[in-house]
Amino acid sequence: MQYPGNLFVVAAPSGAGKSSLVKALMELDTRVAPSISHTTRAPRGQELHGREYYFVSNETFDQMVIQNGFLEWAKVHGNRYGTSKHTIEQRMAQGADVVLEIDFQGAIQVKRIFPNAVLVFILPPSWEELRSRLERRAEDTAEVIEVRIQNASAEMAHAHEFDFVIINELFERALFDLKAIVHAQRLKFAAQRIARSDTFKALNIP
Ligand SMILES: Nc1nc2c(ncn2[C@@H]2O[C@H](COP(=O)(O)OP(=O)(O)O)[C@@H](O)[C@H]2O)c(=O)[nH]1
Ligand SMILES: Nc1ncnc2c1ncn2[C@@H]1O[C@H](COP(=O)(O)OP(=O)(O)O)[C@@H](O)[C@H]1O
Repeated sequence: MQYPGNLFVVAAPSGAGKSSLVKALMELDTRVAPSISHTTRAPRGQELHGREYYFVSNETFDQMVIQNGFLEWAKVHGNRYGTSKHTIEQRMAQGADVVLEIDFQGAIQVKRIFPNAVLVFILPPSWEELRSRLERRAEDTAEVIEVRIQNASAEMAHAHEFDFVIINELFERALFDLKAIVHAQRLKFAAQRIARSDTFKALNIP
Protein backbone atom coordinates (compact mmCIF):
# COMPACT_ATOMS: atom_id res chain seq x y z
CA MET A 1 0.00 0.00 0.00
CA GLN A 2 1.33 3.51 -0.84
CA TYR A 3 -0.09 6.75 0.56
CA PRO A 4 1.04 10.35 0.00
CA GLY A 5 2.11 10.67 3.67
CA ASN A 6 5.04 9.13 5.53
CA LEU A 7 4.62 6.70 8.37
CA PHE A 8 6.92 6.83 11.40
CA VAL A 9 6.90 4.26 14.17
CA VAL A 10 8.51 5.06 17.51
CA ALA A 11 9.04 2.30 20.08
CA ALA A 12 10.93 2.17 23.36
CA PRO A 13 10.84 0.51 26.74
CA SER A 14 8.52 2.24 29.18
CA GLY A 15 10.19 5.33 30.66
CA ALA A 16 12.78 5.81 27.89
CA GLY A 17 11.03 9.02 26.87
CA LYS A 18 9.13 8.19 23.66
CA SER A 19 5.92 10.04 24.57
CA SER A 20 7.86 13.17 25.59
CA LEU A 21 9.90 13.09 22.38
CA VAL A 22 6.91 12.50 20.10
CA LYS A 23 4.94 15.26 21.87
CA ALA A 24 7.85 17.71 21.45
CA LEU A 25 8.19 16.72 17.77
CA MET A 26 4.50 17.41 17.13
CA GLU A 27 4.69 20.79 18.86
CA LEU A 28 7.49 21.80 16.47
CA ASP A 29 6.12 20.17 13.35
CA THR A 30 2.44 20.55 12.49
CA ARG A 31 2.72 18.18 9.51
CA VAL A 32 3.12 15.24 11.88
CA ALA A 33 -0.15 13.80 13.13
CA PRO A 34 -0.45 11.32 15.99
CA SER A 35 -2.39 8.10 15.88
CA ILE A 36 -4.45 7.59 19.01
CA SER A 37 -4.44 3.94 19.97
CA HIS A 38 -7.14 1.93 21.68
CA THR A 39 -6.18 0.26 24.94
CA THR A 40 -7.72 -1.88 27.65
CA ARG A 41 -5.38 -0.24 30.23
CA ALA A 42 -6.97 2.15 32.76
CA PRO A 43 -6.17 5.86 32.32
CA ARG A 44 -3.37 7.19 34.54
CA GLY A 45 -2.74 10.70 35.93
CA GLN A 46 -4.01 13.42 33.62
CA GLU A 47 -4.73 11.12 30.65
CA LEU A 48 -7.94 11.79 28.72
CA HIS A 49 -10.09 9.47 26.59
CA GLY A 50 -9.51 10.48 22.97
CA ARG A 51 -6.29 12.41 23.70
CA GLU A 52 -3.64 9.92 24.90
CA TYR A 53 -5.72 6.81 24.15
CA TYR A 54 -9.22 5.55 23.55
CA PHE A 55 -9.70 3.66 26.81
CA VAL A 56 -12.01 0.75 26.03
CA SER A 57 -13.32 -2.37 27.75
CA ASN A 58 -12.07 -5.87 26.93
CA GLU A 59 -15.38 -6.50 25.15
CA THR A 60 -15.05 -3.44 22.89
CA PHE A 61 -11.46 -4.40 22.09
CA ASP A 62 -12.57 -7.98 21.25
CA GLN A 63 -15.23 -6.59 18.92
CA MET A 64 -12.67 -4.46 17.08
CA VAL A 65 -10.38 -7.48 16.68
CA ILE A 66 -13.27 -9.60 15.31
CA GLN A 67 -14.32 -6.84 12.92
CA ASN A 68 -10.73 -6.55 11.66
CA GLY A 69 -10.62 -2.94 12.84
CA PHE A 70 -6.94 -2.94 13.83
CA LEU A 71 -3.96 -2.41 11.57
CA GLU A 72 -2.00 -4.10 14.33
CA TRP A 73 -2.50 -4.91 18.00
CA ALA A 74 -0.46 -6.50 20.78
CA LYS A 75 -0.49 -7.41 24.45
CA VAL A 76 2.00 -5.25 26.37
CA HIS A 77 2.63 -5.28 30.15
CA GLY A 78 -0.61 -7.25 30.63
CA ASN A 79 -2.92 -4.93 28.65
CA ARG A 80 -3.94 -4.85 25.00
CA TYR A 81 -3.17 -1.94 22.68
CA GLY A 82 -4.12 -1.49 19.01
CA THR A 83 -3.90 0.95 16.10
CA SER A 84 -7.24 1.55 14.40
CA LYS A 85 -7.06 0.93 10.63
CA HIS A 86 -9.62 3.55 9.80
CA THR A 87 -7.91 6.52 11.51
CA ILE A 88 -4.45 5.89 10.14
CA GLU A 89 -5.52 5.18 6.56
CA GLN A 90 -7.68 8.31 6.53
CA ARG A 91 -4.82 10.50 7.82
CA MET A 92 -2.23 9.09 5.47
CA ALA A 93 -4.54 9.36 2.47
CA GLN A 94 -4.88 13.08 3.30
CA GLY A 95 -1.10 13.34 2.98
CA ALA A 96 -0.31 13.71 6.69
CA ASP A 97 2.85 12.21 8.15
CA VAL A 98 1.63 9.89 10.86
CA VAL A 99 3.60 8.85 13.92
CA LEU A 100 2.71 5.66 15.75
CA GLU A 101 3.92 5.27 19.31
CA ILE A 102 3.63 1.53 19.67
CA ASP A 103 5.60 -1.44 21.00
CA PHE A 104 8.11 -3.53 19.03
CA GLN A 105 5.57 -6.27 18.19
CA GLY A 106 3.28 -3.69 16.61
CA ALA A 107 6.20 -2.01 14.85
CA ILE A 108 7.19 -5.26 13.16
CA GLN A 109 3.59 -5.89 12.06
CA VAL A 110 3.38 -2.36 10.60
CA LYS A 111 6.64 -2.78 8.66
CA ARG A 112 5.20 -5.91 6.99
CA ILE A 113 2.13 -3.98 5.84
CA PHE A 114 3.97 -0.71 5.01
CA PRO A 115 7.55 -1.56 4.00
CA ASN A 116 8.26 2.18 3.62
CA ALA A 117 7.43 2.87 7.27
CA VAL A 118 10.40 4.29 9.20
CA LEU A 119 11.02 2.43 12.46
CA VAL A 120 12.76 4.33 15.28
CA PHE A 121 13.76 2.74 18.58
CA ILE A 122 14.49 4.94 21.61
CA LEU A 123 16.95 3.65 24.21
CA PRO A 124 17.56 5.01 27.71
CA PRO A 125 21.19 5.87 28.55
CA SER A 126 21.32 3.32 31.43
CA TRP A 127 19.21 1.00 33.58
CA GLU A 128 19.56 3.37 36.53
CA GLU A 129 18.23 6.29 34.50
CA LEU A 130 15.35 4.19 33.11
CA ARG A 131 14.24 3.27 36.62
CA SER A 132 14.63 6.79 37.93
CA ARG A 133 12.58 8.22 35.01
CA LEU A 134 9.75 5.80 35.75
CA GLU A 135 9.93 6.75 39.43
CA ARG A 136 10.14 10.48 38.71
CA ARG A 137 7.15 10.25 36.36
CA ALA A 138 5.28 9.08 39.48
CA GLU A 139 2.26 7.77 37.61
CA ASP A 140 2.63 4.02 38.12
CA THR A 141 2.63 1.87 41.25
CA ALA A 142 5.88 0.16 42.34
CA GLU A 143 4.52 -3.16 40.99
CA VAL A 144 3.70 -1.66 37.58
CA ILE A 145 7.17 -0.08 37.41
CA GLU A 146 8.74 -3.47 38.23
CA VAL A 147 6.83 -5.21 35.39
CA ARG A 148 7.93 -2.49 32.96
CA ILE A 149 11.59 -2.74 34.01
CA GLN A 150 11.44 -6.54 33.73
CA ASN A 151 9.97 -6.35 30.22
CA ALA A 152 12.48 -3.71 29.08
CA SER A 153 15.36 -6.05 28.22
CA ALA A 154 13.15 -8.29 26.03
CA GLU A 155 11.91 -5.14 24.24
CA MET A 156 15.40 -3.68 23.78
CA ALA A 157 16.59 -6.99 22.29
CA HIS A 158 14.56 -6.00 19.20
CA ALA A 159 16.25 -2.62 18.68
CA HIS A 160 18.40 -4.00 15.84
CA GLU A 161 15.24 -4.72 13.78
CA PHE A 162 14.57 -0.97 13.60
CA ASP A 163 15.83 1.46 10.95
CA PHE A 164 17.19 3.92 13.54
CA VAL A 165 18.16 3.84 17.21
CA ILE A 166 18.29 7.02 19.31
CA ILE A 167 19.78 7.15 22.79
CA ASN A 168 17.69 9.57 24.80
CA GLU A 169 20.27 10.94 27.22
CA LEU A 170 20.07 14.68 26.63
CA PHE A 171 16.49 15.40 25.62
CA GLU A 172 17.28 18.18 23.14
CA ARG A 173 19.91 16.04 21.41
CA ALA A 174 17.48 13.10 21.07
CA LEU A 175 14.78 15.45 19.74
CA PHE A 176 17.25 16.80 17.18
CA ASP A 177 17.97 13.22 16.05
CA LEU A 178 14.26 12.45 15.71
CA LYS A 179 13.68 15.63 13.71
CA ALA A 180 16.61 14.72 11.46
CA ILE A 181 15.09 11.30 10.73
CA VAL A 182 11.72 12.86 9.85
CA HIS A 183 13.43 15.43 7.64
CA ALA A 184 15.59 12.83 5.87
CA GLN A 185 12.56 10.64 5.15
CA ARG A 186 10.69 13.60 3.64
CA LEU A 187 13.66 14.37 1.39
CA LYS A 188 13.83 10.72 0.33
CA PHE A 189 10.11 10.67 -0.44
CA ALA A 190 10.39 13.94 -2.39
CA ALA A 191 13.37 12.59 -4.36
CA GLN A 192 11.33 9.52 -5.36
CA ARG A 193 8.45 11.75 -6.51
CA ILE A 194 10.78 14.00 -8.52
CA ALA A 195 12.41 11.01 -10.18
CA ARG A 196 8.97 9.84 -11.35
CA SER A 197 7.74 13.29 -12.44
CA ASP A 198 7.21 14.60 -15.99
CA THR A 199 9.70 17.45 -15.40
CA PHE A 200 12.39 14.95 -14.64
CA LYS A 201 11.43 12.74 -17.60
CA ALA A 202 11.53 15.81 -19.86
CA LEU A 203 15.21 16.23 -19.00
CA ASN A 204 15.64 13.08 -21.04
CA ILE A 205 18.62 11.83 -19.07
CA PRO A 206 19.95 8.68 -20.70
N1 LIG B 1 1.35 -2.67 19.52
C1 LIG B 1 0.91 -1.55 20.08
N2 LIG B 1 1.54 -1.05 21.15
C2 LIG B 1 1.08 0.11 21.67
C3 LIG B 1 -0.02 0.82 21.11
N3 LIG B 1 -0.23 1.93 21.84
C4 LIG B 1 0.70 1.93 22.81
N4 LIG B 1 1.50 0.84 22.71
C5 LIG B 1 2.65 0.46 23.54
O1 LIG B 1 2.25 -0.09 24.78
C6 LIG B 1 3.28 0.12 25.73
C7 LIG B 1 2.71 0.68 27.01
O2 LIG B 1 2.21 1.97 26.79
P1 LIG B 1 1.70 2.84 28.01
O3 LIG B 1 0.78 2.04 28.86
O4 LIG B 1 1.18 4.13 27.49
O5 LIG B 1 3.00 3.05 28.89
P2 LIG B 1 4.38 3.83 28.70
O6 LIG B 1 5.17 3.11 27.66
O7 LIG B 1 5.01 3.70 30.04
O8 LIG B 1 4.07 5.26 28.35
C8 LIG B 1 4.29 1.06 25.08
O9 LIG B 1 5.36 0.26 24.58
C9 LIG B 1 3.50 1.66 23.95
O10 LIG B 1 4.32 2.07 22.88
C10 LIG B 1 -0.65 0.26 19.95
O11 LIG B 1 -1.60 0.79 19.38
N5 LIG B 1 -0.15 -0.91 19.49
N1 LIG C 1 16.21 12.99 28.10
C1 LIG C 1 15.54 12.96 29.25
N2 LIG C 1 16.17 13.30 30.39
C2 LIG C 1 15.50 13.28 31.58
N3 LIG C 1 14.20 12.92 31.72
C3 LIG C 1 13.52 12.57 30.63
C4 LIG C 1 14.15 12.58 29.33
N4 LIG C 1 13.23 12.18 28.41
C5 LIG C 1 12.09 11.94 29.09
N5 LIG C 1 12.25 12.18 30.42
C6 LIG C 1 11.27 12.01 31.52
O1 LIG C 1 11.20 10.62 31.78
C7 LIG C 1 9.86 10.24 32.12
C8 LIG C 1 9.39 9.14 31.14
O2 LIG C 1 9.20 9.74 29.86
P1 LIG C 1 7.97 9.32 28.92
O3 LIG C 1 8.03 10.21 27.74
O4 LIG C 1 6.71 9.26 29.71
O5 LIG C 1 8.44 7.83 28.53
P2 LIG C 1 7.73 6.67 27.70
O6 LIG C 1 6.65 7.30 26.88
O7 LIG C 1 8.82 6.07 26.86
O8 LIG C 1 7.20 5.71 28.72
C9 LIG C 1 9.01 11.50 32.05
O9 LIG C 1 8.87 12.02 33.36
C10 LIG C 1 9.84 12.45 31.16
O10 LIG C 1 9.62 13.79 31.49
